[in-house]
Amino acid sequence: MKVIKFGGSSLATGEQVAKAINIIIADPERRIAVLSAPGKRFKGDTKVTDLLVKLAATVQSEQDTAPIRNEIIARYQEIADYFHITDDTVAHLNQHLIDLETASYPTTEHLYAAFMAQGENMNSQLISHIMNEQFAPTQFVDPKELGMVVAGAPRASELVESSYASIAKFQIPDGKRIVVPGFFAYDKDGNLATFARGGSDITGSILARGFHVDLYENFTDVSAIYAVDPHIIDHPRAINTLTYREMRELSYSGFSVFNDEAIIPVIQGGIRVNVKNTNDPEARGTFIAPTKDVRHHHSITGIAVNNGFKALYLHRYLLNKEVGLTLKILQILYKYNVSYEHMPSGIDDLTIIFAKDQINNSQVDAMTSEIQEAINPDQLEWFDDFAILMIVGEGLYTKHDLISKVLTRLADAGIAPTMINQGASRISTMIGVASESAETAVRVIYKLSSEK
Ligand SMILES: Nc1ncnc2c1ncn2[C@@H]1O[C@H](COP(=O)(O)OP(=O)(O)O)[C@@H](O)[C@H]1O
Ligand SMILES: N[C@@H](CC(=O)OP(=O)(O)O)C(=O)O
Repeated sequence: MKVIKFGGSSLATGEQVAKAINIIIADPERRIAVLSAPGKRFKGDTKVTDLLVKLAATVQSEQDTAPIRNEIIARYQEIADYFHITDDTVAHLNQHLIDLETASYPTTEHLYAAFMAQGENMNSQLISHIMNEQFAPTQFVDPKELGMVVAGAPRASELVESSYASIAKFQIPDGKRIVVPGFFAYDKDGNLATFARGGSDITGSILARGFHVDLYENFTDVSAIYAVDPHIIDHPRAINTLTYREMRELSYSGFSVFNDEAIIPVIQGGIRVNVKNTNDPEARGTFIAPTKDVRHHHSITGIAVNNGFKALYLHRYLLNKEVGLTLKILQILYKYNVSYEHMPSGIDDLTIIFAKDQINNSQVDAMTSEIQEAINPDQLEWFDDFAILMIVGEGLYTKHDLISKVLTRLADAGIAPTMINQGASRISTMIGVASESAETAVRVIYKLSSEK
């Protein structure tokens, strides 16, 4: 049995949905389909999930919701029209959104989560209806029926471990396929909560582990995972197979093609993932697999870049000698509810790297003055546009000269790294650079990685 997940790019129009349905029914092992919300139809288009964020904001500010709600419903109507659906399915979806507008929510975050979940929820209801009417016996299954319970922040929730046992108990009706909406589940009190953005991949992984499937097929709009984001380099080298931990490092660092949190359930379940293209389903795609199954042809498997960081640099002599200094800093972060990504340090220097979307200006101001007071550093400086390059490969730690070659090539390109972190993970090297040099740095390292 297989879990098959389609991303928003694969479900953006009726034509795309038809391709997805044909792929699902082409293989009797594809019994569990996980669907995203309709994504972008063309460059510059807006994903339904982003329209739902707008709708939630409009509800929250008590303004007229009809225009944005109509825009959302039009996306589903477009899909329904393609399949000549004339019944009241879309009208029900519209009414469902109207009902949500008058419901009450424990917090504003819960309100946002409840609306954002509807992209997947409504798409899965509509598509399972189309499949069942026109293609093959299919049943919509809500995450609640599977016993998927989540905890934590309403828009970045995590599955409660005991959910896996509930999923395993679910009986898929004989001769039927099930369609499960991705991206959301419910907390223990029954409130809707979503995973982090891009989280339909996570639902796919959870179900792959829960149902102990043989393969998790993840359909998207590229024919492979490439060694570099294809937005940066045209036609980069395709990766045949990569290991779970390589994928985790690369997706965390910018390979948006597979969500970084989605790797964890498949590692725990030992399930292989096959990333494939809805527009080119015959292409082999890329496998993500346990280390023992992967043969490496290149010492660098992939190079990712993420521009979304800011960094706080602190300098004070004898920083290393003071007991409890890091604790003081971390307590200040804790007080302002800020998480950090990395904290490389030297004898007199410390850099704390934050994801930009996890920290706002007022937190920066408040933390700066408290750190100033508590630590009294000789230098305190914020770098607002900080990029991190991640060079990843299982074979990296055997290549003793690689880092010196990388640094020489960067120097030749006039790029000075602001931070290097090698060793924490034996399979990756992290290099901090100013955002404006990040893409050039990727190109330079990719060229090096392609040389024999
Ligand atoms: N290394 C990479 N290999 C392939 N695609 C990548 C890579 N890095 C980033 N991407 C981007 O990921 C996109 C697919 O992810 P996403 O847009 O989330 O798809 P979906 O809508 O299927 O969830 C690709 O279109 C590509 O632009
Ligand atoms: N629709 C959600 C979840 C998701 O996974 O979407 P996609 O499959 O289009 O990346 C989002 O936009 O975040």
